[in-house]
Amino acid sequence: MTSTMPGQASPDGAGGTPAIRLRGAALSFGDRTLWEGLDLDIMPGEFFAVLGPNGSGKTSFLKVLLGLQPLDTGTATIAGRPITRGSRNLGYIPQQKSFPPETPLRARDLVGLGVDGHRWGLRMRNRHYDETVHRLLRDVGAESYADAPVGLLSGGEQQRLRAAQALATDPAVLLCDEPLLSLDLNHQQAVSALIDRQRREKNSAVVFVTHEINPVIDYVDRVLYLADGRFRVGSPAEVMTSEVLSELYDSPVEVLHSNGRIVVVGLPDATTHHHESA
Ligand SMILES: Nc1ncnc2c1ncn2[C@@H]1O[C@H](COP(=O)(O)OP(=O)(O)OP(=O)(O)O)[C@@H](O)[C@H]1O
Repeated sequence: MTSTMPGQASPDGAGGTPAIRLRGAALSFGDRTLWEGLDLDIMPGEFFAVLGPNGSGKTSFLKVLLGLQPLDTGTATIAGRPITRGSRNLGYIPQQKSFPPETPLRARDLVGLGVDGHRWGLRMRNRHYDETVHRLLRDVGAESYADAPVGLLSGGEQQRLRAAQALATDPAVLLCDEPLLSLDLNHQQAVSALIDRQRREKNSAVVFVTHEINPVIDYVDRVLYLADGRFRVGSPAEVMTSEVLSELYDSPVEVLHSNGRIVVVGLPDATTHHHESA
């Protein structure tokens, strides 16, 4: 069973080409359906959060947009065109994995790959390259470790470099998979503000996968909430309610509001992680 808020296809019914469009999208693994009948337009400049418990399909949703995971049925386009892998239109902050200690890259080289990594052969590193890398390192507060080998940096320091790298091309669509994991509160705020600035100043559409909406609650325009093969799309005020989440989880869930934060009480444990036995 799936459900959406009325009129969810586009946030304000505005015209123009959506940054991302899904029509009749469905994805299953074995007899487990992650979602079906998903119709969605994400507009340029929109901050779109994807929420849901472990295993509900958040990363799989990003993989579809990255061209790494075909849909079972339906279509997906980016800027009106079919999705291709490795597009310069896409920036991607992957779910965190540490670089091995011996990785032969300095922090500034990693960010630099976002600037010119698409070019083969001899790289002409000019002033534009140097200035862009410097600006990106500064934006994520990484100047002090710019020359350190990436494999020796902490998880949070590495994550800030990934954010800088993903922003290097001013992508039309910025896909973020739990980008705030292992960041302290200051850097959570710095990185989420940076992502917000990207969509405001450059009109990038942001798709932001997260377990926790509160760090970005002030930025989020709409939410896709996935749970147990069901979904809801709408503004945080429409989706983050006791009624909607209880229906999605098929179990009583209470949503409390406190000082602008959302507290969800009574989430069932691992509701969606019933792997089919092989
Ligand atoms: N290629 C695949 N083949 C089979 N099953 C898969 C594949 N990719 C994902 N799955 C399954 O689909 C479900 C959704 O996985 P996904 O990684 O999208 O969840 P998620 O919501 O991102 O979870 P988490 O919050 O734990 O990161 C999981 O049960 C996973 O095991």
